[in-house]
Amino acid sequence: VYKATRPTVLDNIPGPVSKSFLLGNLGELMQNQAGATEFSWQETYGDVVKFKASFGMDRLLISDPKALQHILMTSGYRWRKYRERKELSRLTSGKGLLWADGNAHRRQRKVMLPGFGTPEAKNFLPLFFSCAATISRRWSDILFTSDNQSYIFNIPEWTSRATLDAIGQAAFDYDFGATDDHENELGKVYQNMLLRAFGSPSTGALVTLELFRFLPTPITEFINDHNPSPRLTSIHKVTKVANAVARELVLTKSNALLENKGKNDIMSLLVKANAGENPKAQLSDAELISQMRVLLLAGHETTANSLSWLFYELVRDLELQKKLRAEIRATEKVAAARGDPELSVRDLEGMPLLGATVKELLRYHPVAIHMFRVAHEDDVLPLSTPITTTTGELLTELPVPKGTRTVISIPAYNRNKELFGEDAHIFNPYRWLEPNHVKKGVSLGPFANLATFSGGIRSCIGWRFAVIELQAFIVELLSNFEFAATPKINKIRREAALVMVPTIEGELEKGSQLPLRVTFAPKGGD
Ligand code: HEM
Repeated sequence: VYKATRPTVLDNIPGPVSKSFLLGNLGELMQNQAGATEFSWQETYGDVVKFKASFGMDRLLISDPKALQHILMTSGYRWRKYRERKELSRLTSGKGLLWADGNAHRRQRKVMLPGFGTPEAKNFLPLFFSCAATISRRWSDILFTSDNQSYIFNIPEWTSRATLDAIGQAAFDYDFGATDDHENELGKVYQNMLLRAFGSPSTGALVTLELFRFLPTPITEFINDHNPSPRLTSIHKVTKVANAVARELVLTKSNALLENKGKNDIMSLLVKANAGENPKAQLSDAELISQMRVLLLAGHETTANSLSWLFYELVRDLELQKKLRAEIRATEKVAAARGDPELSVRDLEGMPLLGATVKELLRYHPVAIHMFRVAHEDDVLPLSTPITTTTGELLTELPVPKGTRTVISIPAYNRNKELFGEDAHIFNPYRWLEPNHVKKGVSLGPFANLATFSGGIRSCIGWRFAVIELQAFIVELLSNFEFAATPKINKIRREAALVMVPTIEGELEKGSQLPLRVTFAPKGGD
């Protein structure tokens, strides 16, 4: 109560009026469609917005480029994840990289990094093409036996299966067989996992999460490990199945390394890097097991949902779909004339419209929505745009006391009009091809200076992997198929379930949905 009511420097920062003492403005932020509330706050109050969390506590929603650069990069380890949010990471992926902070994070990340360089990501291109080709084969079989060779596929179901297969093989040399319907138990429990556990959070769930910050960590862990609510039960099941498989895989990889038969999947590289570390810095077996769950969590639904959002845009802009296909086909022709059955990374890099579309996809539909950071020391946030306080004072930087809690809005940063142009709220890949449409701005994210993959010391370790994977799937599927909207396209909702998932208004219980009509793309000229 003292903390909530004492005067602070944040009192005069503009922001919306609290809706209730119990939830503040959290309902608007967390229960509305992903991004919707923050876009309207950004328009009204700017890139730093003070809002209320539960019990009258202040919180800052931040999308200001310089402030983000400071929190994520310059001052990275002085801004930590919230304790209760770390607890969600523990539940979904154990005490691995997504959970760790400070020195533990530094140590874990060092061992993980060798698996995620540019050459490693590029080496996976043939594997991604092969996973995409499995969808093509399955879809072709279905289309051949369908009326007019046309069928409505629920796109996220397929992108989720194919990206699960891709991460399984690339990260662990493990075959989920999800696209081919040979699903094993691990594959099944990971489908729609985030939506089941975190989709449409109730008011009770949001308040409970806020209350967890006041409890000692062992107590929250105990409660969550024994709570029989359906949402938590589904997570407990994933944990049990995933830990069993991960334990076996770590053992297999360690034995293979001893026999000098190590492979090139990420987990083998991780086990190898770990063996080469000095014993104090080495990851324990439990930590190695957690990293596998981290990769499954961070590397699967992120890419799957990004891909689904791309097809959502391509059926709303058929001209773009056509132009992209033409670019892909022309490049495939050149590769075939060279005698290459498949495109290389260089071919992908030589396709300007594909590159621009992937950038725009990741700008406009950043599937990770928020990051939560609390100041571990008093700090001063630099600002790109000064704040005019409610008392009329102009602040060019914002002093924040230790304990200040911020919510970083990835969608709001990615719609910054100063950086991305006045049309930032429109999906327009061509902005990336026009000189001076996108401004340089302060350096932030590793890809196209977007916030989509975060930035700095905790930036997404798998971003290269994700970009190449997205390109491979787009090339394969667009080259072979045409996509068209169905009447449900106008009811698609950007559901916030830790990641942004397409669902249909009023049909949340059916899980992730984006039904699109698929036909064979005509061969030859476009
Ligand atoms: C479009 C796809 C992806 C997006 C948008 C994305 C986004 C992000 C974001 C925003 C973070 C920071 C989270 C935070 O600090 O709270 C992150 C971290 C991470 N990502 Fe990704 N990611 C994607 C794909 C991948 C892939 C394919 C992998 C692995 C193969 C991966 C592995 C990780 C890991 C291990 C972390 C934790 C890094 C750390 O804390 O040091 N991600 N990702």
